[in-house]
Amino acid sequence: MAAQQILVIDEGTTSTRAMLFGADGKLHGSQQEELQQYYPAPGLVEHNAAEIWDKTLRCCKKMIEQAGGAEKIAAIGITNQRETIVAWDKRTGEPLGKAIVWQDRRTASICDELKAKGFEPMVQAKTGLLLDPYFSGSKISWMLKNWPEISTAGDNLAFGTIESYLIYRLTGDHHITDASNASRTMLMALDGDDWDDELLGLFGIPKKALPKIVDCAGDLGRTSVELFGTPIAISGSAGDQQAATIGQACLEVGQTKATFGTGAFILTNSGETPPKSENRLLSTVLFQLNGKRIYALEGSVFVAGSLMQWLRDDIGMLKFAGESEDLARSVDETSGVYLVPALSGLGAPHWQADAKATISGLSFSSTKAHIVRAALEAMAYQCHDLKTAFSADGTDWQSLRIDGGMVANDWLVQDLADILDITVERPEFFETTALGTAMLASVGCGIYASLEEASSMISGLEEHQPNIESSRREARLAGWQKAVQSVLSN
Ligand SMILES: Nc1ncnc2c1ncn2[C@@H]1O[C@H](COP(=O)(O)OP(=O)(O)O)[C@@H](O)[C@H]1O
Ligand SMILES: O=P(O)(O)OC[C@H](O)CO
Repeated sequence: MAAQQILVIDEGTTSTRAMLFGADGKLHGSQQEELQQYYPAPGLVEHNAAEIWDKTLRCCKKMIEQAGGAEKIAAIGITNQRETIVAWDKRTGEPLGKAIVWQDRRTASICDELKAKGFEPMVQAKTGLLLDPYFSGSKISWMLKNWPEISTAGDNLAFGTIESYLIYRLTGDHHITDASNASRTMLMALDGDDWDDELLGLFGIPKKALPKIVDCAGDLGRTSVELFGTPIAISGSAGDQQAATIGQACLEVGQTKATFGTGAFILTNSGETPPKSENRLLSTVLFQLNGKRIYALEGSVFVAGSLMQWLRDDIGMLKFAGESEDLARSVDETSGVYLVPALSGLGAPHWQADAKATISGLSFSSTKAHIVRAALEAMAYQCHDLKTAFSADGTDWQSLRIDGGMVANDWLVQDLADILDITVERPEFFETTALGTAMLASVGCGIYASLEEASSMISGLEEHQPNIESSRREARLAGWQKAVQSVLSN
């Protein structure tokens, strides 16, 4: 069993983690380092890819030491914050400029211009995405126009999402990206094996700077010998939301998961045909194995746990994120206070890059507890808006499997069940993103023959049932709709 350990690199928006799993899905160890967030101006969010690499390497080395050496690791799986884009020099692997993070809104004007010229229907039909600064294409375009170290790099220039960068650094020369991550760039058609020439032309991006698109599991390269002594096979790779969908065993059409990390992302397995949304949801690659793709319908909410971090670090209302639970319980209701967390615009289903957050319904009797409770309530409301959009697209959630750092908050979990009016299922082991990646890597290195077999790695679920009067639910939702409408420009 020892030689069958899987090392997972989970590169979230806020932290780098390396985790060691047994082939039975048991967690053997975990190492985590926080990532510095750079906010150079309103709406701009950057990361330092060199810091990401250094911290990843350090966390991996600690886990490999704990495992008893690189020869005890059967394979590495990588999962990552998606859309965030980095440019680097192919000769050294050193980043060129900062990475532009998925939350960054600097390319809103590029997207607006393309929308005004009527390109959105073509982009949506090909990629399943909407013309929003969230995706990588406009970020690459902006980097090429504004950062001379990138525009002058010529044949040495490489672009990639974070997993692509880490694979390049780990192997020293493999410039690849898996299809789930590629589907978030806006540069690949959902049914295309390669980058789409029309989309590359639209954003002015040279194909030679982009990685090769590959499967999410299989032979994805080996680590350079100088890193860990013995080379380790890399055999799994997927965007973090896709990995969580796998780790929640949503392997059948219609099964749905919601992850509450920095943002909240809800994905429903749509099977072998890309879903077509009429309600501003996204169509995306869930995974690709042996060249065959499985797709998902996605609702992306930009602000979830980051709201707790903002209340803690910038507003000083919380000492730690978990304190929000005690504060929410300390009052019976918000007394009419609503918080619309449009701190980096609004994602699905509204897609308004310039929307601004509001706190409404305040009076002298409002306290910190009301505001914090309103912040937590906003999670269930945002999810409810997506439930309505999914339903209008023909996908009714029978139940919802939840995960991510925020679901440690029991009050939030019950509020989700109450507002969504369905059974909410929380796994005993919350780290489903890492677990799904371990499942992919296990399949990729041959420990299991399929994801269905690998789902024996998954632990049990705990169910939460709705427990609220429907009149109260309706009244709360009506108040939310008013609050949300007030931040929308039309
Ligand atoms: N008990 C809690 N209540 C509310 N939010 C929490 C709680 N614990 C953690 N969080 C939030 O969860 C987020 C971390 O979740 P995680 O899944 O690790 O994020 P990511 O993968 O995006 O970096 C943080 O934004 C944090 O504020
Ligand atoms: O950092 P997370 O886990 O909230 O994930 C970020 C998403 O991948 C962005 O699309």
